[in-house]
Amino acid sequence: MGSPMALNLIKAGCDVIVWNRTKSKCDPLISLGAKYSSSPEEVAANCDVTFAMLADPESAIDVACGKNGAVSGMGPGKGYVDVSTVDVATSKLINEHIKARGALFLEAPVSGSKKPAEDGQLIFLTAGDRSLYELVSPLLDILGKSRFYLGKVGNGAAMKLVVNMIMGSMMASFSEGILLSKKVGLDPSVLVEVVSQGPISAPMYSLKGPSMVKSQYPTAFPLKHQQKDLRLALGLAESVSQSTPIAAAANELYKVAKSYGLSDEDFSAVIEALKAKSQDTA
Ligand SMILES: NC(=O)C1=CN([C@@H]2O[C@H](COP(=O)(O)OP(=O)(O)OC[C@H]3O[C@@H](n4cnc5c(N)ncnc54)[C@H](OP(=O)(O)O)[C@@H]3O)[C@@H](O)[C@H]2O)C=CC1
Ligand SMILES: O=CC(=O)O
Repeated sequence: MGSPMALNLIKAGCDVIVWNRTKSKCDPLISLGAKYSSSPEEVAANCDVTFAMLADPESAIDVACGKNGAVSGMGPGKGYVDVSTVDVATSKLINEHIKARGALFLEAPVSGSKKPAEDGQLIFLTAGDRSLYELVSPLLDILGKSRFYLGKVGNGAAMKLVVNMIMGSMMASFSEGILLSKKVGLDPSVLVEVVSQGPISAPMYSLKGPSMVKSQYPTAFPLKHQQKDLRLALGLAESVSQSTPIAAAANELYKVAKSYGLSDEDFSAVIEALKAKSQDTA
């Protein structure tokens, strides 16, 4: 996600400095005009605004607050925009560290996948310093098609987790439908078509259904990240004693899929967990 977002900033004429743990992944961006810094600290020291797109809470904290982390390069007049999908506590922790340096913080997780990132069609779910939100809005408009400002730090993370909790459950349910249709002798491709034309249609079903029927899962949103988001959403629900039995059941399926080595496949590969289950009990 970070690569296509950085690429869109470069294409729009922004002065971009990049860092990634695996440096080779920066090479295409460098060849297109980005500069490279050797640590998150150096990026933050050299930029007015630093965007972070990390895998999970652990990496988001490490890259911001760890040794040679971005926090060390922050100071008054600078801003840190974390677009990773993390939990509320992580976002608040990073905010505190950034604030301690006299800089501004905005959490801005994105809804949308690899293709929307490439096409500059992401949806930003932002919260935190309003002045930083105003400052980076022109950049968010390069990267996305819409942006929401949701108030205090944590609200953006919470909104993103609720959205992805719904998405994970929808995909698990769709998977059950595909397999059930096949088992009762229907053509699952026709099911996908019927769903796409009716009241439960969703771009996600139309996009991923045809390849799921063929047992193909080209990665847009890695399954391990969907499971991470369900796990974090369940923690969020727990924190306010909200019952989420559907999401809890879906989370179990993604865990099974991970145990089958499908972590880096697209999250639609969750269907394989159900197939394996059917075979086990056959
Ligand atoms: N893919 C999607 O469709 C969407 C993803 N998201 C969210 O965006 C974030 C990124 O997703 P995506 O790009 O797909 O994930 P990837 O797994 O492709 O990329 C993860 C990034 O995090 C870095 N990273 C992981 N662990 C560490 C660590 N310990 N220290 C430093 N860097 C680390 C990786 O570096 P390295 O290259 O060295 O491994 C890589 O740059 C996730 O939070 C995800 O939930 C949100 C919306 C859509
Ligand atoms: O977080 C994933 C997405 O597709 O949005």
